[in-house]
Amino acid sequence: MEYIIDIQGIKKRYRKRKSKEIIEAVKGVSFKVKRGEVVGLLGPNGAGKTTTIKMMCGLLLPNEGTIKINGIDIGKQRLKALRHISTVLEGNRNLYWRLTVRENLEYFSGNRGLSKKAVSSQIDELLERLNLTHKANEMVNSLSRGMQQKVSIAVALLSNTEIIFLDEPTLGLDIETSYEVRKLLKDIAKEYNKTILLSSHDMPVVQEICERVIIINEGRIVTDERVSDLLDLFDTKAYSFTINSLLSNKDLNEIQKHFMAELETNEGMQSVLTVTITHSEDFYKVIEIFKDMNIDIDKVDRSIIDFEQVFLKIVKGEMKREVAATV
Ligand SMILES: Nc1ncnc2c1ncn2[C@@H]1O[C@H](COP(=O)(O)OP(=O)(O)OP(=O)(O)O)[C@@H](O)[C@H]1O
Repeated sequence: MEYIIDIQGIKKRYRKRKSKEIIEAVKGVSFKVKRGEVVGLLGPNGAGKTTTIKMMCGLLLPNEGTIKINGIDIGKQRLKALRHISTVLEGNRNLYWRLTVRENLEYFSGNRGLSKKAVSSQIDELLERLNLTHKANEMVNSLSRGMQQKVSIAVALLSNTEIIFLDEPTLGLDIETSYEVRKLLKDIAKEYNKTILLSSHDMPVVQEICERVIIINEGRIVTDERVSDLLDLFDTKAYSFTINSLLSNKDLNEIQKHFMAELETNEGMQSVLTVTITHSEDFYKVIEIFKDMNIDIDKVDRSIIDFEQVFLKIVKGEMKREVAATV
């Protein structure tokens, strides 16, 4: 099958300006995306999501690995590959702040070789669709963050590319606007049949918009699965973390201070630890705790708890009823 996005083993290192220390922000990421798929890149702060997106849209060169867009290698034919992509970066950096909404849309359409006349009705239609008609002649810098975000999305739609990358599309938006932008993205994905890849550390955003989610942690993919499967995973609320070291008793005790955790195996080069949590957000807290301890996670799996185990845990008082009820 021909994949519209094909990423193989990309790595990115940064050198810190002051200390000259080298940080490997992305440590060998590979995945493929089918045409029309809506994929979320999820992960805690500093996981490497933005760096990955920046490499995919040609703003940064990977130190290693290949990125193919529609079969075209970005490293070899950058401009040709980029013709298939629109990017909505966090902070709406792709807009001209001193131009009006309409001027921005006209400018970016012109940039893509379309005449003003040809796009004018398209622009009207989009402004209407995004509920921005009344703001068409206002300068972008006078708009709210949410409206600016919608203008950025309109620019991406006007450029008529098959792929749209969105970096943190709802960051900093109030609840109502965040809801509106989420709904808009969901409708767009369906109506315009776009391939969408969005980064976020907001679980509900990914859950609502995406079919598939890739979770990145410390520069590596730890989970890549369908959102429906992930929801089941959040339902069971137990995860099995495979880590690239042997877990000391001290570290285990530290984790057990925060969560119910059981060491499944602790031999060879890796340990497997099952952690039970009561809220989906706690998933990140577990990752953060590992990070603080400098423990490298190799993968995260859903841990199936059978009824007998649940029963025993309840009897021993290890598991709250709330958790048991959802298993
Ligand atoms: N230009 C840079 N120079 C040095 N280090 C950088 C640079 N950009 C990112 N980093 C570092 O690379 C790592 C990954 O950053 P990145 O912005 O890709 O993560 P992220 O998952 O998008 O995080 P967030 O959710 O906080 O935006 C972090 O440790 C970050 O400090």
